[in-house]
Amino acid sequence: MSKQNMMIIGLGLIGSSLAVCIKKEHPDVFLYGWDHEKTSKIAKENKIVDQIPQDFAEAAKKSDVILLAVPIMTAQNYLKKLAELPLKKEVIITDTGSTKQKMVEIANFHHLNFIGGHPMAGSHKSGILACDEFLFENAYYIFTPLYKEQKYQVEQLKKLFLGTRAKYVLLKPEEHDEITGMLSHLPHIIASALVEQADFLNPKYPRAQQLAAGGFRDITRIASSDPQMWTDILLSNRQILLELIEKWQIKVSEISTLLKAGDSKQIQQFFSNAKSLRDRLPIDDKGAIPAFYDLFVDVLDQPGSIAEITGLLGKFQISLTNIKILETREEISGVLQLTFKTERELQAAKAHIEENTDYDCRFA
Ligand SMILES: NC(=O)c1ccc[n+]([C@@H]2O[C@H](COP(=O)([O-])OP(=O)(O)OC[C@H]3O[C@@H](n4cnc5c(N)ncnc54)[C@H](O)[C@@H]3O)[C@@H](O)[C@H]2O)c1
Ligand SMILES: O=C(O)C(=O)C[C@]1(C(=O)O)C=C[C@@H](O)C=C1
Repeated sequence: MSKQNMMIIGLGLIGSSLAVCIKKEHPDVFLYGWDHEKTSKIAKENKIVDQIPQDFAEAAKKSDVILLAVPIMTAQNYLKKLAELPLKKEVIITDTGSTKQKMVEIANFHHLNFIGGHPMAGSHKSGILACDEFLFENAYYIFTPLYKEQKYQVEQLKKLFLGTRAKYVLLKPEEHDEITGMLSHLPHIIASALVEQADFLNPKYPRAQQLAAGGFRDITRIASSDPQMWTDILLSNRQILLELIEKWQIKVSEISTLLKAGDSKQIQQFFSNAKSLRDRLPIDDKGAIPAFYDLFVDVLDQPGSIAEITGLLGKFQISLTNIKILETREEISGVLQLTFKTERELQAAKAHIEENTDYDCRFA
């Protein structure tokens, strides 16, 4: 891909991570970046983009591809702004937003050559400092073209995003919103509601928070995500989410009925059905629900060993997603469960721990 100009609007977690992936695979693509001053400065200083233009319109007019990686309502406003500019005739406009129907509708209304995009990988972290060139590795990258004639342009985008090492999927916008509504948006609502519900414990039992173990932490990690981004997601997928919340309420009241009746057989059936469905989720890719890679380390002295291992991972710049102590009795050997986001980090962590300590590592 040579001598193309591309403009990335929004250089946060997704925009900056995509910029790095694009530059890695296509050093010839000239990247304009557009964001607020502080983020733009970081992007330029770290060579994440080639130029922060003085004039938005001038850069947009010179671009062959324009990528919107800002919160959804902001992206909708940019679409309207772009529609007023004399852009290149062949320009492709795409986005990364978590919902697709409304964006496609607005782009269509303004006769923009728009192909909705959505990398199904992310984090509860946001902003340019969370930039991660491996974020999309093995994840699905969804495109939602409206017209058959856009086939060639979808192929161009696939080539452009090759450095993500993601797997591409084509969906209709409405299919996309229903699937992500169930697999991403409803879980975020539930995670945040759980955190809020648990808050009543704090005044009653001041140390309760310290007792939140793996289960609560695992299921509520995503409640730490950016509030503005999630407000936009909910409001742009309102109808689908209202239906899903209604179904969720029915599901919860079914469980409440079983509990009231003390129906152990049905309660066990409920858990065993859920277990077999969860166990069947693909684990070899991130899918809609990211896979996590666990490493189990047999250690002796707990406090000292945790510091030693986290220090070692920090030294080799390996990010931990979670750390759990599985056995904590004093002076008795215990097990640390270290969770990573990628297979690459898992393997690197194992190699460094084995090389630099006497601890044994295993994958299960
Ligand atoms: N975070 C995720 O897990 C994830 C995953 C896939 C897709 N998405 C979608 O991608 C988009 C970006 O998400 P993110 O996680 O990168 O968010 P982010 O908050 O990390 O980044 C958004 C960036 O947009 C910038 N921005 C905000 N308003 C702007 C404006 N008016 N002009 C220019 N820049 C502006 C912000 O300064 C920030 O740098 C969202 O639409 C989100 O729905 C997020
Ligand atoms: O892993 C996380 O923290 C995410 O929330 C990522 C996640 C998701 O729900 O799977 C969030 C929103 C995006 O649209 C895509 C991916």
